[in-house]
Amino acid sequence: MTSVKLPPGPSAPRAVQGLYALLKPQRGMRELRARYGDAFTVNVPIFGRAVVLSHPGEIKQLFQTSNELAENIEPNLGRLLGPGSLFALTGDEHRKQRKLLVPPFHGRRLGAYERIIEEETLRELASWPQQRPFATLPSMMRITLNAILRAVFGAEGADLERLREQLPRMVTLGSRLAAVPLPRVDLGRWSPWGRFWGYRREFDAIIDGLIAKARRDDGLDERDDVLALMLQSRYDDGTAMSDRDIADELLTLLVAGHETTATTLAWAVERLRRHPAVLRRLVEEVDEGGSAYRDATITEVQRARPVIDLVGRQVRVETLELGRWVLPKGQSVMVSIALMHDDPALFGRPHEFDPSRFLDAKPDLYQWIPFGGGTRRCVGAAFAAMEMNVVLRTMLRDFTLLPTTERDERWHSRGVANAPGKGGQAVVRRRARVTTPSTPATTSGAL
Ligand code: HEM
Repeated sequence: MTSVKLPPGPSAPRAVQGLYALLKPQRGMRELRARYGDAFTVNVPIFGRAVVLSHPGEIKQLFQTSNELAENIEPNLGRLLGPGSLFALTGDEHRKQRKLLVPPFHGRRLGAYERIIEEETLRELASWPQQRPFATLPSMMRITLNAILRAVFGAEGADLERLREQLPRMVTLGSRLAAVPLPRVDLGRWSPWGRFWGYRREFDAIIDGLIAKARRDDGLDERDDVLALMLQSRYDDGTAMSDRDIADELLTLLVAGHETTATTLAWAVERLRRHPAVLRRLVEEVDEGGSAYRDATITEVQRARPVIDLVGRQVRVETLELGRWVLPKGQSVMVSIALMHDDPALFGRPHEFDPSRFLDAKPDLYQWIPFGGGTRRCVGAAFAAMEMNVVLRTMLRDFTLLPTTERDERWHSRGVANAPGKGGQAVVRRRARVTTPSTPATTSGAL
């Protein structure tokens, strides 16, 4: 057996390293890379001893490693989202479930969701104040929540209202609990976990109603929402997804897709206001009906401000040789998205916000990794790209976003995603309506 060889790292006790990671998440990682290089080992609460990688070759190898050798790290997400969630499933079960979930998020389907997203954006923009600063993140959260509830859950009318009201409470609490270990004893229904299970029961009841309604719907096979597609899809052995798995998967799609997309959009506002030349060029392009520069800008926002810091895997075999290292069974391996995106060897002048770096060249999907990679890569990546494209297009068409010379907004962790500290603050003026040639949002973007 090859002997274990881990990258070097700090020797401070776990609690101290945990506190350091909590207080200085971004800077701390950069300091560790400066001291130890592009792979180091940390020891932090929840994950324990973890290898952090930012070496492109080693990350590519990890993403290409089969599920049998290295699997997802699943701290609490499975408990929060249910055993049928893609995040909780491993091996064949994961492969089987993912096969049913990929088609609804690709190709022709996405065009059908564009109208919903534009409607939700217009509805939200109608309430934007003019000529005074306000945080755009709450608006972006409502747009992405409503977009998923309609496009993915197929919810309308009273069901949509109930979910709109119920889900933000449950998701906010769940997002905080994702980093908290499940207590060994039941602390009752008023404890945070107790309250979470209460919300989950309410959620399940609403979803049961939606599923029952969809089953009675004579036009089910003409519907485009993901719930309708899941109900009609079949595994290779001809069986259908169970109602419980559908509920777990809907919640997974919402949790994975709502805050991540909203925080990226809030970062887009934050970046654009600080780069007036980029903003001007985007507005010109919107008025002319194009979208190539907008695609490149979204790609650059995701490079410069990846809302998820790390994706993790866990070694499942006795030892796994990965580049320079030999990792033992059970070893947690984290891919640092932020460090990779910050590497001058991969992205020249990484601290400059420059969409043109992606204008004529699509990014290498093993180096530009805001959506992770390999068998676990985000299933909603194309949906998110299309959604961000439509929201930005609508916003720039209807509003003038005023530039600012204020300092960059700082990173603020919201549990699942990192948001701009002031919520992507904007100052806007409504534009006189220009007639824009109608072009569909490109769904290819970087994907
Ligand atoms: C800008 C928006 C988004 C970002 C930055 C993002 C990022 C990510 C990341 C980093 C992962 C983990 C990948 C890995 O472990 O390699 C992931 C997984 C996932 N995402 Fe996204 N995501 C976004 C939007 C969405 C949307 C809109 C949906 C669906 C509606 C979605 C559904 C999922 C699902 C289901 C997984 C689990 C995949 C699996 O385990 O097989 N995401 N996402």
